[in-house]
Parts: sequence; C-alpha cells; structure tokens
Amino acid sequence: MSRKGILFVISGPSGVGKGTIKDLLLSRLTDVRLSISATTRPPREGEVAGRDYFFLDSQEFSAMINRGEFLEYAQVYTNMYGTPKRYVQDKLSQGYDVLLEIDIQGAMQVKTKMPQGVFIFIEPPSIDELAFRLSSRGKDSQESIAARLAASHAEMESLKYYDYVVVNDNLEDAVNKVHSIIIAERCRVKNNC
Ligand SMILES: Nc1nc2c(ncn2[C@@H]2O[C@H](COP(=O)(O)OP(=O)(O)O)[C@@H](O)[C@H]2O)c(=O)[nH]1
Ligand SMILES: Nc1ncnc2c1ncn2[C@@H]1O[C@H](COP(=O)(O)OP(=O)(O)O)[C@@H](O)[C@H]1O
Repeated sequence: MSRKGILFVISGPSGVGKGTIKDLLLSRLTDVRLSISATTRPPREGEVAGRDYFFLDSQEFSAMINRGEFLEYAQVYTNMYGTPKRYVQDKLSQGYDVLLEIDIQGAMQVKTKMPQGVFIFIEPPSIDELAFRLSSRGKDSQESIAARLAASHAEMESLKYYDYVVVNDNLEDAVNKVHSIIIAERCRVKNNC
C-alpha cells in the first residue's frame, strides 16, 4: 500500500512570483500533482480552461460551495477562488504529493483543516520590488495594482503562521530553496531520503 502524499501550500502576496516559482518547480518535480483551482475570474489571454483554472460563473461557483466541494475558497480582490476538494484527497490518498498555489486567506483555511500540510510563504525582497513586478508583468490595471499592494502589508503579518518563509529575490535561489524544502519534507515525513 502506498503511503499518503504530502500537501504543499505556496502562498504570498500577489506579484511576488508564486506562479513563476510553481511552474519552475513542477518542471523539476514531475511527480508532484498541481491542484487546479476554480475561479469566477474571466480567462486571460492564453489561459486554458482546466489547465490554468476551471473558469466558472458565480452561480456555478456558489453551487460548488453549497455542495461542499471546496477544501477552501475565498474572495481574492474582486473574484472568487477555490480549491476543489476531491482532486486533492484522491491524489494524496494515491500517494502523490500535491501542490496548492493559493492566497493567504485560503492557506489559513487549509491549515485549519489539514494542519499536517507544509505551508510555504513567498516573501518579496521589498515592497518597492513587489510594486515593480506587478507593473512590469503588465497584467493588471493601476487600480488593481494599488489594491494588491495595499493588501500586501496586512498579508506580510501572516507569515508567522507558515512553516517556511522563502524570499524571492534571485529566482533560481528561491526555486532551489522551495525544492529543498520538498526534498527535506519527503525525507522527514515519508522516510524517502
Ligand atoms: N484562496 C484561493 N486563492 C487562490 C486560488 N487559486 C488562486 N488563488 C490566488 O488568487 C490570487 C489571484 O490569482 P490570479 O487571478 O491567477 O492572479 P495573479 O496570481 O495575481 O496573477 C493569487 O493570490 C492566487 O494565489 C484558490 O484556489 N484559492
Ligand atoms: N525573482 C524574481 N525576480 C524578478 N522578477 C520576478 C522574480 N520572480 C518572478 N518575477 C516576475 O514578477 C512578476 C510576477 O510574478 P508572478 O509569478 O506572476 O507572481 P504571483 O503568481 O505571485 O502573482 C512576473 O512578471 C515574473 O516574471
């Protein structure tokens, strides 16, 4: 019988580089399973339904809430985001390690339900650099960037609830650190050293 997998949760302020780190990690760790979130946000150019997100309207999202199908869900800025529970449970029980890349409110809900998970906070080197990254990626309006920066101050307060804090200054160093955390946790929890 396979051992249960480990749940890894990556979060941090918008624009810190979570998505970039996650993509690089997944290309190195092909046996980790990524949970695809549901969202009411409309797809951005180039995004694919079922690969990047499950794109739902608000009624479909509420129906999933009512059926108890989310491990966690939260309003992030102007849209709803949630982690479908079934995929995470299935993959963990099949012995796969599962990665969630979700916002801080969601991560705190998961911590309550699955405290044995490994919670990793990605911290920006500075607020100025966060502002620079948000504007240089060119996906958000000035208004949306301002909201993300305003939220980041309070979000930084929650880093004390995480198991690990990784500063994303040099990208490769940050990916190496998160990779090392995953290897170390596999050794600690599964004796897979
Ligand atoms: N709580 C929660 N947050 C999520 C989920 N999926 C994505 N997010 C977060 O929602 C925020 C916005 O994500 P997105 O629309 O992809 O924009 P971006 O990460 O700012 O480029 C980010 O902080 C994500 O980490 C989820 O399933 N649950
Ligand atoms: N270490 C880094 N140094 C400089 N730029 C980075 C670094 N990590 C990510 N970026 C850039 O910052 C922007 C935001 O990254 P992204 O992964 O979209 O953040 P998040 O998923 O946390 O919102 C992107 O343009 C990305 O290329």
